[in-house]
Amino acid sequence: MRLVVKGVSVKLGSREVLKDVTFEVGEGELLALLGPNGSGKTTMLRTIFGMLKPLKGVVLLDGREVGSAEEAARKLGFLPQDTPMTNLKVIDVVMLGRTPYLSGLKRPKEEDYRAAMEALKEVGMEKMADRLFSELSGGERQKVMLARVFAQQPEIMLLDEPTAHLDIAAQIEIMEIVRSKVEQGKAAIVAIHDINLASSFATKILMVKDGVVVYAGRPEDVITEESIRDVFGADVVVRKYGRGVYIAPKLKVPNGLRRVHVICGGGSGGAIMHMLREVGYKVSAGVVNILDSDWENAVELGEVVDEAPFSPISDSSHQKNIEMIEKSDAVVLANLSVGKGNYRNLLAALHAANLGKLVVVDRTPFKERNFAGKEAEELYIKILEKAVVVKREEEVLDAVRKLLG
Ligand SMILES: Nc1ncnc2c1ncn2[C@@H]1O[C@H](COP(=O)(O)OP(=O)(O)OP(=O)(O)O)[C@@H](O)[C@H]1O
Repeated sequence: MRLVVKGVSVKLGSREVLKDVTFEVGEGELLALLGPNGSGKTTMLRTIFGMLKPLKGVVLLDGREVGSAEEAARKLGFLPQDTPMTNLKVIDVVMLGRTPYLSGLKRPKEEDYRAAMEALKEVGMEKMADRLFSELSGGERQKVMLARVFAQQPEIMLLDEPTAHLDIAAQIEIMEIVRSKVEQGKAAIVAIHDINLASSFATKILMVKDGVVVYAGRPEDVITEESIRDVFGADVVVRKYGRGVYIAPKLKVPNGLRRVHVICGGGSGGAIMHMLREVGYKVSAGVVNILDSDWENAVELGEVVDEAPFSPISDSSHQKNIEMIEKSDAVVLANLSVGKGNYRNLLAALHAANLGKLVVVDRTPFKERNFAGKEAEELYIKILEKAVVVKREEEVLDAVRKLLG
């Protein structure tokens, strides 16, 4: 089944809340609607479901405008943002999803009951079938409301923040269920605030700002630092791996702060970077491999010279590391392990030592963490001769302060 939204504008009160919205969604597609509060996501879903009449434009299902509310309910399943309060039992709430299928007498049959129980099972709530809906937690109610949509077996699911109130495991679980239904030939339009969750599960993203679709396409094309700044007014770092994208908040760093560069890897620099950042230094790291835990910390806390996952330090990364060292006020060589791949980090550290701005954390005997042979050992000895050497990470802060005078 194909849903086409064409030139749709919607007015609520005196305000045009949706403006000339056009997009399509079909079998096997999971479309995420992203946009700030009040941008028009709920209005879009309610308009598609037929609860609001467009001022202009049309909503077509397989080329036809949807007729009656019952016809809509057999093809479209809508999960509202707010769960209603009711004294019904859980199973009866889910059974409401079967209403479009009930015959003239409107009496549920065995198969309706089975579909409702199956849907409850899908959200892991079958044991709560006889509980009162009003006595459930917010997250449990959310799962029951989703089960109601699933019991309806719609061709296109319209889900308004289906993961709100849910813990992280339940968020993933619910999105996986929606995805598996989509993979079985259904479609879903999901209004969602978690950009990382959206980019993990959506096949397509629509970014809405003030009722206008401003970006549309595959997550890896649409989710960029520019689009997030433009639509949400937020500063984030966007990283891509393979087909996936991931965003993290960018911390605001005031100008004029002293800069400390940390040569690290394998988690040796995380605590140091946090410590330095907390007391107000500008922090950078290098060279670290993408996906290394030090890389994640550095991305969150400051700048990073990175290298492809599991790859040796290239000429250009080494060069950038040297440039970073030159513009830093102090440099820390963390208690990192050295192999052939990151040997050049020692060369970079020697450069910092020669400039008189290196602090070395020498916690574990170098022999135990050197996998790059004799050459690395000799280099390390040279570095120690010209650096301020501390034995523990906790001493770095004092050493850096002394170095900077
Ligand atoms: N009945 C109404 N009359 C006038 N304006 C309305 C009405 N309902 C909603 N609006 C306005 O329409 C705009 C879009 O609201 P909508 O609920 O679609 O946003 P949303 O993107 O779903 O927001 P959120 O992320 O907060 O759920 C908002 O500015 C809202 O104040």
